[in-house]
Formats: sequence, C-alpha cells, structure tokens
Amino acid sequence: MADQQKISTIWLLRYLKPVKGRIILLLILLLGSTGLQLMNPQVIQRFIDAASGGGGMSELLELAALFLVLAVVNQSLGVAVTYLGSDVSWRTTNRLRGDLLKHCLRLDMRFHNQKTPGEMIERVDGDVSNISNFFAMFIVQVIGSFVLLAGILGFMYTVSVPIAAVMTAFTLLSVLAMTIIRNVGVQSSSKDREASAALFSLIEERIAGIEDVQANGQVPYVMNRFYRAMRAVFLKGRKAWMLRVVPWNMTVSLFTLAVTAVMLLGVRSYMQGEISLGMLYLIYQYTQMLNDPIERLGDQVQEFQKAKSGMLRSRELLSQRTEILDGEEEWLPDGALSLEFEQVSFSYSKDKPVLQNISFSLQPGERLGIIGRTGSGKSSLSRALLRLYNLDSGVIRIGGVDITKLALPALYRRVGMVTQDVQLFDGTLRDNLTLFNENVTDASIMETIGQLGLRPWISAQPEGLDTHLSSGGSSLSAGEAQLFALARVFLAKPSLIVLDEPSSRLDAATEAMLQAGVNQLLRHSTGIIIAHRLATLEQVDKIMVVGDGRQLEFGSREELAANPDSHYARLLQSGREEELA
Ligand SMILES: Nc1ncnc2c1ncn2[C@@H]1O[C@H](COP(=O)(O)OP(=O)(O)OP(=O)(O)O)[C@@H](O)[C@H]1O
Repeated sequence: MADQQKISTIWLLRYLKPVKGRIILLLILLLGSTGLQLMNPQVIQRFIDAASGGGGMSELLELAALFLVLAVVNQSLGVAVTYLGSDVSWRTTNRLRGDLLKHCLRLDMRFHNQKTPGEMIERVDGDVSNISNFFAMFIVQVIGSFVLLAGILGFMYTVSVPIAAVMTAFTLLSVLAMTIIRNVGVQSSSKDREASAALFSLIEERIAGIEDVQANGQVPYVMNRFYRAMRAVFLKGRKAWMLRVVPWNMTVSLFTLAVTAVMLLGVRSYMQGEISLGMLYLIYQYTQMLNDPIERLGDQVQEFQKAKSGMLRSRELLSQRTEILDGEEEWLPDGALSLEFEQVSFSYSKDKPVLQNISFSLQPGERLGIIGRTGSGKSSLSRALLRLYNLDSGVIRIGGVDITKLALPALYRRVGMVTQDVQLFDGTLRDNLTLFNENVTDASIMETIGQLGLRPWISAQPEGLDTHLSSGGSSLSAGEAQLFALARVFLAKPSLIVLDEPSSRLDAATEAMLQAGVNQLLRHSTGIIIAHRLATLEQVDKIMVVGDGRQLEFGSREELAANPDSHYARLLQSGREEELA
C-alpha cells in the first residue's frame, strides 16, 4: 500500500515537474491574494472607527482609496490565479492524455477488440479530466485555505480569546464534518456518472447505426431504450444531488450557529466597551470569511477522491503491456521482398484456431492469390503478416528477416495493406492520399492515380486534390473509398503489398480498369491478393486455397489450373464463384 502511494507520488511528480515554476508562481499569487483578503476588512474597520470617532475627511478618503486599490489588486490576482491554474491543469493533463493515447495506439489488437470507442474516450479523456483540478489546484488551494484560516484565527486571538476559541471550534468541527460527510455522496455520484455514461454510449451506438435504425423502422424501439436510460440518469442524478446537498446544508446550519455565537460575544464586548464598532465589523467579516476556505478544503477532499480513482485507472491503462514487442533489425533488402510463412498457426482466442500450419514462400516480385470461403482465415493471414497480432507458433519472414526481429516502423515502411474498410481522416483529398506527408508531390500523386485509371474521378471532384473530405468515410461511396485506398498504398511505394478484396465493391467495368493499373503498379513489388472473384486473380503467379484456416492447396496458378484434381481447377471449371463467397 505504502509502495503504491510512493509509485503514485513519483508518477505524479513526472507530470508536475515541467510546470513546477508555474506552480510556485501560482502559490505566490494565491498567498498574495490571501494576504489582501485579510487586509481588506481591516481597512474597513479603520474606516468605520475613523468615521464614528470623528476622524478627518482626508483620513477617510485615504482609507477609501486604499480599499479600492486593494480590491482591484485582489481581483487582478484572482484573474491571474484562475488563468495560471487552468494553464497548469491543461499543460499537465494534456501531456497525460497524449501519453495515454500514444500508449493505446501501441497496444495490440487483442486489447482493442475488447474495448468500445465510448470506453476508450472515457479512459483517455474522462479519467484525466477528473485529475485536472487536482493537478492544478489541489496543493495550492489546500495551502491557500490553511493560510487564510490561520491568518483569521491568529488575528482573532490577539483581539479576543473567547471569540477566537468559538471560531476555532467551528473551523475544526466543519473541516471534520466536511471530510467525513462529503464521502457519503461519492458512491451515488459515481453511479450517477455511470448512468450518464450508459446514456452516451446508447446515443453513440444508435447514431453510428443510424442507417440501419432508419431503414429497419427501429426508431420507436430506440426511443424506448433512450427514455429508460434517461430515467435512470434522472433517478440516480436526483439521489446524488440530495446526498451532496444534505451535507452542504448541515455545514450551513453549523455556520449559522457559529456566526450567532460570535456575534453575541462580539456585541457583548462592544457594549462593555472592550472593542470598537469597527472591530465588531471586523469580527463579523472574519467569521463570514471562515466559510470560504472551509468549503474549498471540502471541495478539494472531493476532488482528491475523484482524482485518486482517475489516477488509478490511468496508471492501470499505462501499465498494460502490448503483446507486440518491437524488434531491432532495420535492414531489409532493396526492391521487391520475398515472403515465407513457416508452419504458421494463429488464433484470436486460445480455444478457436484460425490459422493452422500455413507454410508457403514467394520469391521477390511474385504475386499470390488467396481464395477461400468467408471466415476461412484469409484476412487473418494478412493481419498476422502485418504484426497486428502475435502468432501462436511458426515464423513469418520478409526479405529473409523474421518479422518479430524487425523494428515495426521498418516493417510498415516496406509492407502495405489495403483492407476492406478504409479509414478517412478530416482533411483534403491530397492529405488523405499522402497521409499528411508533405514530401509527396502532386506530380507523383497524379502519376499513381493515372496508373490506377482514377484521373477522371479526381477531376470530377469539385476542387480536385484540394477537395475536403470529412473523417469516417461518409463523403465517398464504398467503391470510391476502395479506389482511394489503393492509390494511398501505392503512393507509399511498398515492396510487399497485401490487397484484401481490393475490388469487392466495384462494378465490373471499373474493376477491369483498376486491374490493369494494379498490375502496372505491382511490377516493383511482391503482391498478395485476397479475392472472392476468380477474375481478379488472372494475373497472379501462385494460388493458395484456404479452408477452415488450413492451407488446402498452394502452387503455381498455371499448374493448378491444368490439374483437374485441384480445388482451383474445379472452381474454374464450374465457374462457381459463389462457393467462395
Ligand atoms: N477480431 C477477431 N476476434 C475474434 N475472432 C475473429 C476476429 N476476426 C476474425 N475472427 C474469426 O476468425 C475467423 C477468420 O476470419 P477472417 O476475417 O480471417 O476470414 P476471411 O477468410 O478473411 O473472411 P472474409 O472473406 O469474410 O473476409 C472467422 O471465424 C472469424 O469469426
């Protein structure tokens, strides 16, 4: 436990260190503002005493001017403290958000398969927001509140010990009550947050599937689920609010009692001539001022609870290790890369093998067509090649190098993949094609696009390469997106390319046009084409037929086509492409 605490502190200090100068400045400003808050009522006290004692006009004017100056300086300090507090909190938490996002992007697909987008948003942003106040204000507010309390009470002991004793008792009681009672609402507040998270995830899920919802007439059902989720938010929110308000009311009652007791003692001292009218005002004002730092301390206790759970969750996420360990080898032979699968077995979960004992090899520049029924493991094969998952056993080598020994950037520089789902980013067509790489010239974009026969398509876009695309892919048809993805991968000039169903959403004419382009572009690389349509594979050198994760057949396309006993030849003869689908 103590160790946990120590690790947490060291971890926190890592984020606070870069802003330590700002935090010290924040503390100085806050102490300055606390000093002014203590001084201001004393100026009014002197003003009241001067006025009631028949003091001169110039003295009154001087005091009034001093009051104004102190008030303005205090306000300015308040603005500076708020600004600097936000600045520190954003700087530190943005670093943490960045670290979390970078970490998540490196985590393997097994981890991501289990997480919903809503959950990841909550982990990368929600938890961190809970820590933000703690980063910025916790230390500063706690120190500031204690200094203000000590200042008020210390001064009161010099004026009247009984009054100061009542104020001290009230302060101690309130701080104690705050720390104990505030925890009462913590559990129901977290249930309230859970309910609203469920509501948001429902909205996110339904909006993501809006087409299906509308087309299948599911709107009444969705509305019903929505109302039920809203009702849960309302009921849990009301309970959490009640539990937050009750303790607050208790401290207000306690405070009213303290003010009454202090005023009784104060008025009695005034009547007995022990204190002046101005001092009576000062006592009243200082009693009022006690409430503020006590409230702030209570708030900070609550913030600390929130921050603690946020920190635990963030640290837990950061301690998740990816199963994909980076290799060190950077070197790969120039030009098209050879590929070798040696007894490769792979599964997503241990109880269900997806690829079993796959072994084949391709020479540099060769093209392999993979065919097999839906769910037979074709896409899984390409995911294993790109190290999105680790193998259960076996080795994959590209250019003779075991991919687990290769540095991941070296692998991704030389191997490209076009999947069935194309991710578009918010940006221009050019940005999306080059993936924001400004070194790729428009001329080379147009050349690649020309080879793929896409020039007329780009020209038809309202602003050519400058046409703005929105993220998610809604601005392109499925077929257009596929053409787009091909162009993107070919622009990166990879030496080994996997095309996973590159033309499944294109019409026959567009596919034929694309085929010629792909053949042209594949001249300098080794290619794997996963296809449902046999026509797509007319230009490949080798064919592999996969069934239930096993390699049913592998060999030269011409030889397999000529062998009437082969799966491939039988498929060709029967023309039953639908068997593959
Ligand atoms: N992320 C995943 N988690 C768990 N199982 C998966 C995952 N992706 C695929 N599978 C399972 O692995 C098997 C092979 O899937 P894969 O996507 O490789 O098939 P495929 O041959 O490419 O199919 P298709 O032709 O439909 O694209 C299927 O049984 C599928 O249910």
